[in-house]
This record gives sequence, structure tokens and C-alpha cells, in this order.
Amino acid sequence: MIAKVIVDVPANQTDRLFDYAIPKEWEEMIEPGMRVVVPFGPRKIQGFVISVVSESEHAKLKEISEVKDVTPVLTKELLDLGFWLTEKTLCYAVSALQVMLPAAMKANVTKTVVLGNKVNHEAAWFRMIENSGLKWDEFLSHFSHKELNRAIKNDELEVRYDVKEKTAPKTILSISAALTKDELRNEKEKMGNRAMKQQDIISFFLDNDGAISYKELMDVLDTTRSTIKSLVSKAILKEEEVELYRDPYKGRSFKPSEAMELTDLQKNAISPILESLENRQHGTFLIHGVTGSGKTEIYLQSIHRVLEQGKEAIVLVPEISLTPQMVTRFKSRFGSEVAVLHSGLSRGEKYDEWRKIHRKEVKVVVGARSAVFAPFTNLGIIIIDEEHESSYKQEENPRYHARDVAIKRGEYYQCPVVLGSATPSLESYARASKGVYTLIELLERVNKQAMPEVSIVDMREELRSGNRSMFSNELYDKLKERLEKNEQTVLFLNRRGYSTFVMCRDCGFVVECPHCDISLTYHKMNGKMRCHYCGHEERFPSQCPECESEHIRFFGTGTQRVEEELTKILPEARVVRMDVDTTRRKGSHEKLLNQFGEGKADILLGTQMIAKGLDFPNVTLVGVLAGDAMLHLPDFRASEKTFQLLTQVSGRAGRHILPGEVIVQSYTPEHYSIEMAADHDFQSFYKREMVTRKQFGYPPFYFLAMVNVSHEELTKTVDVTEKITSFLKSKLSNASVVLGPVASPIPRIKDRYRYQCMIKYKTEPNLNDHLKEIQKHYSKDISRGGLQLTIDTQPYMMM
Ligand SMILES: Nc1ncnc2c1ncn2[C@@H]1O[C@H](COP(=O)(O)OP(=O)(O)OP(=O)(O)O)[C@@H](O)[C@H]1O
Ligand SMILES: [Zn+2]
Ligand SMILES: [Zn+2]
Repeated sequence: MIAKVIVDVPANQTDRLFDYAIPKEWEEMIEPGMRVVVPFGPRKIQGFVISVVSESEHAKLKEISEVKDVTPVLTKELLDLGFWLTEKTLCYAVSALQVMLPAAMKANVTKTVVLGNKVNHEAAWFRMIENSGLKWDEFLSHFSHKELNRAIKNDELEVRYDVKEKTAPKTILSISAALTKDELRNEKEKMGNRAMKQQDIISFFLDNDGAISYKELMDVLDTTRSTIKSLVSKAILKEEEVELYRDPYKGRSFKPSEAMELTDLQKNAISPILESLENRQHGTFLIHGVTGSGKTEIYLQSIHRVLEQGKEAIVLVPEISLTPQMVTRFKSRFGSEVAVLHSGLSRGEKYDEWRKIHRKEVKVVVGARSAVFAPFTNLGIIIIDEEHESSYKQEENPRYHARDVAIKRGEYYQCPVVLGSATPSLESYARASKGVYTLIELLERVNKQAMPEVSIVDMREELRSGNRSMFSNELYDKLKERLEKNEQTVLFLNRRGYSTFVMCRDCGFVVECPHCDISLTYHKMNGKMRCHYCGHEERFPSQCPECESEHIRFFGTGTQRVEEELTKILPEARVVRMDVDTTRRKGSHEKLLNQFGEGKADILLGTQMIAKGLDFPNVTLVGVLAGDAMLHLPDFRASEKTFQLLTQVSGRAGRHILPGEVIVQSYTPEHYSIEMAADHDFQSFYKREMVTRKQFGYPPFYFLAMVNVSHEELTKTVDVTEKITSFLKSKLSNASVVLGPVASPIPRIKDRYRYQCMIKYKTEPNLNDHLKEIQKHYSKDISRGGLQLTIDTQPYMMM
């Protein structure tokens, strides 16, 4: 028998099926979707079996050297999905297959440079490599890529690959009874009144079933390892390795929650979803539900129905709203049926959660983007909460959008896909308006609480009237009022585009990264300036490098500075600060939130990560310090993002009995995205923004594709982008627009220049073929490492 295998070498030349002979002893065993190790040139690499056939057109085949799995890790459905992804996102098949598996299952290939067939004693590396070879990275720290390539071509050097598994399941030595209960009773009687300690242990196994670890048994019975061992040696008990799951939620109990009686609005909203479930028919539903309208309860009750049908559910939640609060809502409703997948888990923990799904030990998975690939085989529903979030798009290969994958899987399983948001993306809302998706509206909050009152403060006015602080008078007064009334405030600072850059007050010089064209950010913690793109660090200069003035200062408003100012103007306020710095440690996110939730703080100050999902009854004021910070990003979605963010943040106030109030500070208060967010007016925003999109030819009126080129040499970068642009212009119809070559908004990162070419089109049936041709044409330049080319068929990052 022959296995057709996709090998783990992401390169143009290897992006196809290779035939391998299956050794006799494995013929029964090998199935599509299993991982194998195969010889490939001089090395051994990992691969995926795609199909098993009886004949090959090639005469002499190498044999598979190792089988890594006992059961397939990818089902037929997922294998097909992988090839669909490959077509759609123009990635290598192996990247598409790999993205569906936890990182721990990726082969860890170590590369070693060893001597080739032609020995060159003169070469500078000869002595260093002679005996055992040199690790790839080490070699390249001494010699250049060019030298390496030349030597490989001349057969003087070779690269050896070794496959190593990254994470093995964790096991623990456990004890269980080796005999039936009757036999155990017999053994115990035989002991008479000797060996009482051993009899205690036997009694324990008479009362309990299953296995228990040595440690636990020793603790419970206050006995010793040797006492237990003696029973093992008499074959009364037996030892076995039991797989242990690294459960990140271990030891925490979740109060069980009951389904709530749905409001009439919720009942209307859920009914088309339930109908789709009963009819076993796929449909995509967009729930446009204002913040606090009870969308989550609808998700929970839909899932409940799915479980009753004996099926499984996937719930996608953006990484930053995958808060302990969110997880608790699912765990307390569905208990141990729930697996959680998010980036806060260690590699091993993710692997364990994945295996629970793979072995059908859970029926619900709650997770970030990649959870859309959960290896269920009887899916009943896929839910995407906060569907507008751009984190559902993966920004590395394969550049997929979780929404597309969800719909593809929903079609396969003939099950509903539910998208939910208070601020749907323009793309989804347009599709719902056209009837491609079913629109479900939920425009009132549960219990009809009013939407919070939003007032916009013009910060230019504040400045004119002499207030130089980052708090407007109005926000200050309201903060003080909340302190007096013992109510809580959420203060939101959008740090993106608002970080602390360093500038000379005399000449206006801004300190930039020497490798990337962006300014360095000042970090108070260590007094250094740091580049957010490449990590480059510098000491804070004592004088301006340009004019030597001593008036060089940091500007902008990081959360640290806000906190400092708060303690100055409101010394009695207890502040919890949540940002990347304070939540780096595992569990700190949860701890800070609990602290706030238990009323141990008056103000929760934070970045994006506090913008959504949080639900605290005592929060009556939300302050947005810089409402327009995102508005001026070079991104056609800037207004949409601003609207979404302001709406989400405002949604944190007055969700329960106490009414809420929101203050948005802005330097451009008249911008429609700010005004309409303040009015909670999604419809008007949608209409207004659609006009702009139509006018400038952006989604959802046009499709986009983006080609990004980067190289260390500027001329090469421009030259390649130029060629690509004119190639596409010659191939595409006149109705399509090809823009470029232009420098990317960040024109240089890590010493590499960046140019782009953007394609706007309505129909281009052959676009992907043309793009593939480009990929193929430059594949040599790419594999030599000089040129980077990324093609995105659905771009979200314009930078
Ligand atoms: N039928 C119901 N009866 C009583 N309370 C409800 C009901 N449905 C939801 N709630 C409560 O209303 C609050 C808001 O609901 P939920 O969090 O589900 O809204 P949401 O639309 O998901 O909000 P957001 O988009 O802002 O996160 C929650 O505290 C929830 O427990
Ligand atoms: Zn200066
Ligand atoms: Zn840099």
C-alpha cells in the first residue's frame, strides 16, 4: 500500500503530495489524517497522510519510517477543510494542516549543519563543524546565509534535520485494584489480624472504584509507599501510568447556573436559531444586539438544545474578552463538558484541552480564533461572539478569517452559525441586509435599562480655558461624585497611537528606532526607550541627539502616567491598573478583576483589554480619555473601529439597576463615528460609513487583496513591487483597481523596507491563479531568505 503524504517543509517546491510505501506491518494501521515520519533527501521529517492508495506511478518508493499517531489527528472533514484553506488563502498545504493542531504537536525540527560529501579543509568553518556539526543558528551567527548556500550547492555542507516531539502527555503513576471486590474481600480475610495497614488499603479499594495516585492514597490513609508497594508485589493492587490533564481551572468550583427565563425579545431572537437546529439545516445568523441585551444567554440556551440533540458546540470569543467572567458563565452552565482554549494557557495545557475534545470527553469548546478548528465530528452549532473583532483574522500563514471557516464547517455539518455583536462589522451587516445572513435584532437591554447617557467633551476647549491636565473638568467632577457615592468607574485609555514617545521641546526631534520607522516608547519601569516592533532598547538621552538641547522629554499618556495623575488629583481613590505590564503574570488578570469586582477599588484603569465583556453592577461611570486615538490610523476601517470601541466601552456602564453615564474626551468631537457612538446609533453610522466605502471603493462594495513586499534593499523592494503591480495590471480587468507600488504606512521594520500593492475588485475569477503565479515566480528569491512576500486575500492590517 502507498501513502500520499504532505511533508512538513513549507516551501513552494515541496507543496505537493509525495508517495511513500507503507511497510507491511503497518498496512492495517495507517489512515488518512495521521502524522508520520518519512525520509526526505538526507533527512527525516514529519508529514501528514492524506490518502492511502494501492498504486503509485513512481517505481521506487521510500518507506515510511515512523507512525506518530494511533488514531488520526485530522478527520476527513478537517483534511478537506485544510485544502480549501490552501486554495482560499494561498498558503502551503502543510501550514493549513498544522494550524488546526495545537502547537505542541508540531514537530520540533532541529537543524544542524554538517559536512557534505566534498570535503573542503580550507573552509573557515571546517574545524568548527568537523566532528559533530554546528546548530543552524550558531552557524549563521558566524557565517552568512550566502556562504552557507554556496557551500551547500558545492556539496561541501549539508543540513541535517531531526524531528523531536515537543510535549508528551503528562502521566502519573497510579494504583488500582488488580482483583475483583470479592477476591479483595477474600485477601483481606486471609490476613486475619495481621498487617492492619495493608487491610486499610484493601478496604479503601473495596469502597472506591478506579485509580488513585500514590501521593493521594498516602495522604488519605496516612500510610507509606512501601505498604502500598507490598500489595502491588502480591498482585492484589496494580500500578499503571494514568494520563494527567493539566487543567488550568483545576481546584476552582463553578456555581451551577440555571437557564434564565428568556424575555420576549430574547425568545424572538432565539427562535430562528432553534428552528435551524430542529431542521438540521445550515444558516448564518447575525445577532445585532446592543450591549447588555442578553446575547450570551441566547448562546447558552442554543447550546443547551444542541447538547440535548447529542451534538457539539464551538464558541469563539476574542482573546481579550476571554475573561474569567466569560469562562465562568459557560463552565457554570455546562460544567465539565466545557474545554477552554486560549493563548494564556501553556503549550501543554492547550494540548491537553485539545485531547479532551479529540477523545470526545467534552462537548463544548470556548476559545479564541483557532478553536474554530476543534476536532469535533458531530457539530451542532458554531457561535462567534463580537464577530466584528479583527482578531478573528489570522495575520500569519494561513491568513484565514475564522468567520469563513465557521461557515464552511457549518455547511458541512448542516448546522447554524451564529454571529453576534453590538457593533457588527460592515461586511456582515451588509450581508445580513441583503439576506445572505439572517438578521436578528435585539435592540433593547434586558429589563429595559436605558442605554447610558454619553457626553462628549471637546478637549480643545479645555486647553483653551487653561486646563492642561488629561482629565477634563467634567470627568474630574464625575469621578469625585462617584467616590462620594461609593460607586465604581471604568477609565479607558486607548494606548495604541497614544504611547509615550520622546521628543525634544526645542527642535521637535522625535527619537525613532534605528531599524524601524516608528518612534520609540518610553518605559518608566526601567527608564529605557523601546521599539514595539523589534524590541530595540536605548537609554533615555540626557540631551537631544539633534540640537543638543537638554529639553528632551517624553510625551503622550500611558496608563502609568494616568495612574500617577489620578493619585495626585484624587489621592483617596483606590485604583486598579490593567494593561500589558500588570497582567503579564499568569492569573494576574483574574486577580485584578476580582479585586475590582469585590469592591476593593474605586477605579479600574486600563487599555483595550477592559473594553469588553466585563459586567460589574456597581459601575456607573465610564470615562474614555482619548476617544479619537484610533481615528487617524492609516486604515480604511479607522472610523468603524472607533465607533465599535466607543460603543463597547460605553456598554460597560449601568448594566444593572444603577443607571450609567459615559464621558468621551476627544480632540475631534464632531467626527461622525464619535457622535453616532454617543447616540448609540448603529443604523446611522452604518449608512454613513457605507457611503464612504462606496465612494472610495472599499469593502463591502469591493473585495481587497494585498501584496506586501519586503527586502533589506530599498531598490529591490520597490523594483519587485513595481513588477508585481504591472503584472497584475496587465492580467486583471479594467473594472479592477491595482494601487501601487507604495511604501507601507510603516515603511521599514527590522531594517527591512516595506512596500505594498493593493487590489480592489468586484469579480476576478482568476485572481488567485495570478497571485499564485507571483508566489511561484519569486519562490527562489524567497527561499534564499532575501525577499519576503506576503499575499493576503482578505487584508485587515493595513500597516
Ligand atoms: N432572560 C434574562 N433574565 C434576566 N437576566 C438576564 C436575562 N438574560 C440576560 N440577563 C442578564 O443580563 C445581563 C446582560 O446579559 P448578557 O451579558 O448576556 O448580554 P450581552 O448582550 O452578551 O452583553 P454584551 O454584548 O455587552 O457583553 C447579564 O447580567 C445577564 O445575566
Ligand atoms: Zn532638539
Ligand atoms: Zn525597531
